[in-house]
Amino acid sequence: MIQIKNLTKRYQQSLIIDDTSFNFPSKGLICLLGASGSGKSTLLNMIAGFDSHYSGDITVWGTSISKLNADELCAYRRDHIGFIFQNYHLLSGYTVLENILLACELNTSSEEENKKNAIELLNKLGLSSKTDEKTENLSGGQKQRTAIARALISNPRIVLADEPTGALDRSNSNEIMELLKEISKERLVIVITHDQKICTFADDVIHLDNGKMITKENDTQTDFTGNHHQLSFNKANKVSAFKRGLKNFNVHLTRYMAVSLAISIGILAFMLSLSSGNIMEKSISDFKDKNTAFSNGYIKGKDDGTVFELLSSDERIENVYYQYKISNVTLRLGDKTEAIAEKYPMPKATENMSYGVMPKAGKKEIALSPSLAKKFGNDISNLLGKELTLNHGEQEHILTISGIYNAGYDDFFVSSDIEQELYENVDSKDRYSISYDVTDFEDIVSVSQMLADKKIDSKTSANEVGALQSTFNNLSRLFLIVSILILAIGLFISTVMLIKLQNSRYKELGLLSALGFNKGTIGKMIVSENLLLAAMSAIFNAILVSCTYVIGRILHLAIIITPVQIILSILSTGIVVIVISLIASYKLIRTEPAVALRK
Ligand SMILES: Nc1ncnc2c1ncn2[C@@H]1O[C@H](COP(=O)(O)OP(=O)(O)OP(=O)(O)O)[C@@H](O)[C@H]1O
Repeated sequence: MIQIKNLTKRYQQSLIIDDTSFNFPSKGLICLLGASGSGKSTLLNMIAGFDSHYSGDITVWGTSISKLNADELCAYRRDHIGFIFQNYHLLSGYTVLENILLACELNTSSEEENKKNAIELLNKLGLSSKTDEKTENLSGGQKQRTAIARALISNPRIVLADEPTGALDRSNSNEIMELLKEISKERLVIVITHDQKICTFADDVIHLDNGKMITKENDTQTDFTGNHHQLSFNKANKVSAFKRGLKNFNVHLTRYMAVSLAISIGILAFMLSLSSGNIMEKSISDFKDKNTAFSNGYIKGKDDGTVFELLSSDERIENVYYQYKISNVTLRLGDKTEAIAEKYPMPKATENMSYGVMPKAGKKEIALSPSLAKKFGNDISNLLGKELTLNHGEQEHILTISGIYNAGYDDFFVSSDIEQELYENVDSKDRYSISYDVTDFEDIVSVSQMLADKKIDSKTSANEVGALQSTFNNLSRLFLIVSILILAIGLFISTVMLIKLQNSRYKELGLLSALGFNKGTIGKMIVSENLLLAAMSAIFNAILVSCTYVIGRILHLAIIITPVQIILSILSTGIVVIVISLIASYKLIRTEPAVALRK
């Protein structure tokens, strides 16, 4: 029934099968004997339709399988071939029954019918008590019987066994061979072996020697009739690749969970590093609240207009005005009045506050030095928030005391808009100093540097701001490096774990292919698993982000996680996992079944 004509197979320059011809009968047990590397598995793979790259022809019931396409070859294996492997190739994590049912998933019989047939077969093979046992818990002999049951469940006309007793002891080997002998009464069974003793079970022994198939006439007791069959294919049952992917995902759940966690933690760490930008913003705003004059600059000295012009034309600077010495200022709080004969402009940003804050523009505020404050009350901290009346010439301003600053002499600051009003009536028009504000916090240091470069001495909080910025920048760089490292380690571990997991699945892929699953279905199954992994990782990430958020709130940590960051974190976890898993499974999906079986 199988006719091999002038078959030649080469791997690169090596000639493995050398223009050999042979007719296999329709029934009987044929042993294929030969030295290691003589080409036995190669021949079996060609008969099974795993490998079509050869010259010559293999005809099965009058149909040349050499001319079938990949999908037809899958159908050929599904409907006519039962495969038995030396190392059983049972899927661990699956029960005995599930392993057997895998082989009839593609046939059109109902699930009930397949189950009934599988249980009958298991009874016949003495495995009825192991039906629901996970295959990893079986003995070698039981595993091979399960593999035989799987090969027989679709009632194939040809059974191909690649060293089925290679991993068994003598007594188990004999039992298995008796079983194969029994089933060969109704079909052709080709068994690869190195073991001469196994050949005693055979109806015919083929020696593969120097690429030729040689048989001794004496060995031939087989029936060469039965060529009346036609090679036809049944309609395949449509299997749900997603369902199969889901089942596999469940089986490999622990490893998939570890991968998901590694990636989620890596991305969470990375996201937290980005959120350190938020921590910085919060600290800067705290600094600004405490140092309300942080953006002010003060340049003492007469100016011919050059410095004023320079400051006014700089986009980073606003609120530039000349300051003057003023005289005859009186301050009144309740029944106490204090007269200040002369008041000189002073730098604001470099003053340290004892209580409260410096006056803000537009707020009608005043800050006093401690010695001046004491003149209005012994407990100077109590003065904060109280209203004080300032008179200067015709002007009267009612101001709120916003703070007390650490100067050793009688002095005060008022909100800059009030200050400018005070200069409207000054007698002397001698410019004493210039006051300006830097619009953006980030520019304070660079503006000071620019003025220093031009030899203009400016009193600002640039030193404090610079120190703060450099601490933040260093911290943020450190955060970023640590987070990138955590992310890289997470991605590396996950990629290695995924590649290892996928590498361990070549045999599974070869097995599915031997059972007739085509490449498209296998590919979809693996992609489904990858999508499930991505979904699981995204869920883990969402849980981790939420926990971090809640813990941050409970412990009042300065972690600021925005909704956009949460969405980005979850999305990027999903995308990263899809990309990594597709890379990890790329080779697996593209591997030819014959190559997958050899791995
Ligand atoms: N995909 C491949 N690419 C290159 N060479 C290959 C490939 N597959 C098999 N070979 C080579 O073909 C030769 C025959 O291999 P094959 O596995 O068929 O031998 P075998 O008789 O089954 O050996 P063993 O009894 O040790 O399993 C070996 O030399 C092997 O290295």
